[in-house]
Formats: sequence, C-alpha cells, structure tokens
Amino acid sequence: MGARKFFVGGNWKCNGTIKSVESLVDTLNKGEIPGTDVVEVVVSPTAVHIPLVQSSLRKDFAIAAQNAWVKGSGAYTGELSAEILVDLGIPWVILGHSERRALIGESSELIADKSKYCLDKGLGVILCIGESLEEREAGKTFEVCAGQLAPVAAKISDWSKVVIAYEPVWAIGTGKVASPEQAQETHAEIRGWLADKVSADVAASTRIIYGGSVSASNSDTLATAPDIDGFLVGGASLKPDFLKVINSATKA
Ligand SMILES: O=C(CO)COP(=O)(O)O
Repeated sequence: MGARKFFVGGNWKCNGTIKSVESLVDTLNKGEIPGTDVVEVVVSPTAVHIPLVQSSLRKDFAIAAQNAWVKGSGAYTGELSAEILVDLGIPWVILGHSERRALIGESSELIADKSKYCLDKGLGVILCIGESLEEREAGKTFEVCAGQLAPVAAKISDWSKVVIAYEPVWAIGTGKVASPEQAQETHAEIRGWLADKVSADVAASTRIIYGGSVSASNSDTLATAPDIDGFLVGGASLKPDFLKVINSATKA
C-alpha cells in the first residue's frame, strides 16, 4: 500500500459553463488537502474548458483529457491527439470510460491501441474497466475486467504511467455505490491478474482506483480497503464534496 500513492481523479464529463467552472476552480483552490506526498489529484474538464482550468487551477492538481485519438494529429475531425495534449502540457488522459464504450462503441482493442499510443507519447493513462449489471449478475465480473485488460497488456510493456479505474457500470451515476467488500474483491482480483499476466512488480505498484457513485459520505470507508488506491469521481467532483473525497486519502 505504502508504495502506491493515493490517486483521486475528478471526471467532469460533458458538464460546465464558464461560470460554473470558475466557481468550482475557486472552491478547489481554497480547499485544504493532504500534501502531494499523500495524494495525487487530477481533474478532467471538457476539452474546451481545459485552458481556463489550466490557467486558474492550483498547481498541485493536474489535468486530464477525457479522451484522445488512437493516432497522431491529422485528418480526424472532432478528435484530439496525444500530440496536441502533450503540446498543451496536459499530463493525463482518461481512456476506455464505459460511457465511451457504450455510447460511442469503443472496443477494448481500440482502447488498447489508444493506451499504447498515448503512453508512447508520454501521457499518463487512466484506463477504465468494469462490468455491467447483467454481467455482474451472471457472475462474470472478473472475466469482463480481465477481457478488457488483456488487449492492453498485449500491447504495452511499461505500466508506470497507467492507473486502472475499476468502474462497475451499474454504480456509475446511479447512487448505487459498490460496497467496500465488493470493490475490494474485484480490485484484489485485478491485482492478481496483473501479477499473473504481467509481473509481480507491476501488480504491486499499479494504482487501482474505484469509480461509481463515490461521494463525501462513502469515500472514507472505501479508502480503507487495502487494494483501493483512490477514486475516479463523477458527479461529486463537480461539488465542494470533491475536497472531502480527496481528504479520504488520509484513511488509506
Ligand atoms: O463515471 C464515473 C467517473 O468516471 C463515476 O461517475 P459518478 O461518480 O457520477 O457515479
């Protein structure tokens, strides 16, 4: 546990006005959090809000894009390349979010290719995986997670800039948070899979964070689970509650 610094990401998804972003940044800037030796914080505004956030956000928080294209800059209307993100000084990108898998139809293969491309260009990747309710009820949670990780493991060798976000689809935006036992069980299985398929070192050092209805009222308890190394927060990251979630790093 000690080797893995707690990681809290705020995924703002497709939300925000200039006014609400300014107000949220102001709230975050005034918040007290443990030092950067205890917690790493990343926020992910929409692409067009990134410059505003970059110029105004406290410097101990980093920024992540919510997506990147699978190739470099070029004739890809509507996309953002890793090169553009690197040029803007954005250190992280979220890839494979279940909303993009489900709504845009991104496959695990495409997400693996994107992960490889972005890592090669120097970005850190927050790689999202997780099962649907039907898959959980069919007892396929681990199978689904392993199936989403396998194409990535086949393509990358350096995991030092990968954070795995386990986000069960049934818990996202539903208020139905996984219990600490449910999340811990899957996190431990993912870590075991990494040990088996990649290496013991990668398993020991890779942060596996939980996402899905994380809030100020449940983050302290979730943080105590030994294999939960942080959170990817949606709805609560748009509110002052995000500061409370960040502070749960002290419970880990
Ligand atoms: O999808 C999520 C973060 O990426 C989680 O969203 P909620 O926290 O709103 O459930």
